[in-house]
Amino acid sequence: MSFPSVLIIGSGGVGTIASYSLCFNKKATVTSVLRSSYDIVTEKGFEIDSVDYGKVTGFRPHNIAKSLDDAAQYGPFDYVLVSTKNVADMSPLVAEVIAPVVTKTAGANTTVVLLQNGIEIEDPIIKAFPGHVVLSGISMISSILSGGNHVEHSYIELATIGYVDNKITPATDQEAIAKKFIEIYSTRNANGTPINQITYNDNVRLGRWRKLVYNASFNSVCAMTRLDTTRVALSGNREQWVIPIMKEIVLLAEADGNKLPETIIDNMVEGDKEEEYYKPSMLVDVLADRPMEVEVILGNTIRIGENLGYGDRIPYLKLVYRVLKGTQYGILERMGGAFKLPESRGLTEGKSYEDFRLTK
Ligand SMILES: CC(C)(CO)C(=O)C(=O)O
Repeated sequence: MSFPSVLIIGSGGVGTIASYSLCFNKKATVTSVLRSSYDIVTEKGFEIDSVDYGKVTGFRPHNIAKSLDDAAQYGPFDYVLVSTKNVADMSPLVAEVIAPVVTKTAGANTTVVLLQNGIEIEDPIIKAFPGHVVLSGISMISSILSGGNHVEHSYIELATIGYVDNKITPATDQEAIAKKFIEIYSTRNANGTPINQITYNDNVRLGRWRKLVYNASFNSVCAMTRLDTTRVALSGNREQWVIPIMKEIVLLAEADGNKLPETIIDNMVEGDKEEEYYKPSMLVDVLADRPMEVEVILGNTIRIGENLGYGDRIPYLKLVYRVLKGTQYGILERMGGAFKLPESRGLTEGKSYEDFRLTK
């Protein structure tokens, strides 16, 4: 019997647990693309310390590929799951990265599963791959990869997945594909008790707004202050910054036709207290001088707000976006390859960073 084949692009903490879950119940053949960790994982496998699965040593997905070109030998893939960071102001974009492995075969097109942060991240994929089903996954897992093969998974793998209508495939087929994927992804122990919590979401956009309540606020304020969420609270910034940003997200979500429950802010703040000294991904990135998901978490949100005529009702969001966008420009410039500023400062007069972009 042949199992659905899944390619995982992005084997950080989130992608590695996803690959472990997909292998766990033996319902899928999993290929992971591992770039820098290829050698160590080939030799030793992953060491995983997981709230869901306990201590695991020597885990390797069915196939390990060094690059997407290398992965192609294990295709065609029924699903390409993308769990990379989504940095939309840096090249290559997600659609460009996955293009070689999103294929059409007789009667079966690769389904793209985005397990990433942000809002309106599906549109570029739907445009780039007409007729392919695009699933959108909102994950609340906390899982961090270090040392190339060690994964510290401290908050359960909890995700909701649904489709974003590609306007070509019949809706019932898109829904069926989403449910099939949830079935192969969901894990159960020997007694049949569920381990991870992967559920169907019939309103992905509402789910994305819900998650933005956390990501746009805590991630941003932690990145700006370079403090974990507990220290943000201790410094008064949870009351002064995080909660006002959360309120702006709730306002935009409602204006967008996706009203969030009244309790959402209290729930997010309370939920965060369960995690001690928690560092959201944007903080981890900025501390490592790596690009952050500024555009998909803040930029897209603000653009939605502007389009709804709410531009002047979201001052906190706009301020954190400006600060973090500035930080991001600096990070991208230091990385090299994205911007080249002229030797003479005089030549920068009246220009913006974007005028000196080398690649898009
Ligand atoms: C939910 C959370 C906080 C952890 O996965 C996250 O999305 C992030 O850190 O970006």
